[in-house]
Amino acid sequence: MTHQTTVAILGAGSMAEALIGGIAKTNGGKAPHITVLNANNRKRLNQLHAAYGVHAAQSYEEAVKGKDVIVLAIKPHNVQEVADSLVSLLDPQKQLVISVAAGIKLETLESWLPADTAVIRAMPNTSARVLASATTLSIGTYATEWQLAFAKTLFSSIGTVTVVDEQQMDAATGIAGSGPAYIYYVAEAMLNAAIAEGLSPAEARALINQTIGGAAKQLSNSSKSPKDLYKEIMSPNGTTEAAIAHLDHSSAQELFQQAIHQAVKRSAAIGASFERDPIHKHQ
Ligand SMILES: NC(=O)C1=CN([C@@H]2O[C@H](COP(=O)(O)OP(=O)(O)OC[C@H]3O[C@@H](n4cnc5c(N)ncnc54)[C@H](O)[C@@H]3O)[C@@H](O)[C@H]2O)C=CC1
Ligand SMILES: O=C(O)[C@@H]1CCC=N1
Repeated sequence: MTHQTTVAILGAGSMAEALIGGIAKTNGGKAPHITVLNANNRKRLNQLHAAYGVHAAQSYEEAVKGKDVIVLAIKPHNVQEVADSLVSLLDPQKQLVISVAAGIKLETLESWLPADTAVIRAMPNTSARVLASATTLSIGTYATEWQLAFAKTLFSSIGTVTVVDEQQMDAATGIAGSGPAYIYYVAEAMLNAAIAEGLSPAEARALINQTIGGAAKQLSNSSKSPKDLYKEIMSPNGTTEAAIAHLDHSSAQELFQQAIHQAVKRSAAIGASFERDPIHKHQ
């Protein structure tokens, strides 16, 4: 394509805003080549228009017509109704559909869309907003290598991209799609603890942000394992050892692993609940 690739985002929620915010950041703060459509919430679209210069569409037709890429950023249970609305509008020869919906399988999406539609499944996370998403991609039956390369370029502009077999998407969702929430959850516990121990909320927040940011940098920059890194902080009979001993005594690691397994299982269950219905396939 010689023109700037045009993108329609269907759904204007948290993930859409993280994507738009990230893409806008790479383009001087604005993303006028992105068109956004949302269900029944004009105010939300107006906010996104004011913040990022996106075009707010009024209809599926306006949103989708002539766009190179259509991103489905709606909840999994809304994907089929949106796909149904797209059937008469999509040009499978020209347009690529990228779904960020958790769980929904490529085969299912392909069965809901016109025959031979190029589909790519993506699992970004909300750190896209600060150009730090860890996105995984899986390629559908009809998407070309060129379209995959395009998707890689798009998501690389807002963080890292890993292409995986679709079977790994549930795991990637539990680890990276949901992942930022686990860190915020730990941050919340640290914040509550800090305030209970007498720090002001502002002091606590500043210390916690820097501590988590610093630890993330160490993880990225060091070849040491997470265990080696926390062992370095534990002086014998010191403060860290007291804290980690308490976490170990409460099986916190196992609890965390079980929690992530719940997320992975949920992604698989969402996928299974929308498994392809052959009768529904569009010709
Ligand atoms: N929030 C996150 O961190 C991540 C979310 N995802 C996936 O992204 C998708 C969206 O998630 P969120 O943004 O969190 O949800 P959200 O609820 O914040 O946003 C969904 C948006 O879709 C709109 N919508 C609903 N039906 C519609 C329709 N028929 N046409 C147009 N717009 C419609 C809603 O009004 C809402 O603004 C989900 O499928 C989720 O699995 C993937 C990775 C991370
Ligand atoms: O919680 C969810 O279902 C979505 C998918 C990954 C992150 N948020």
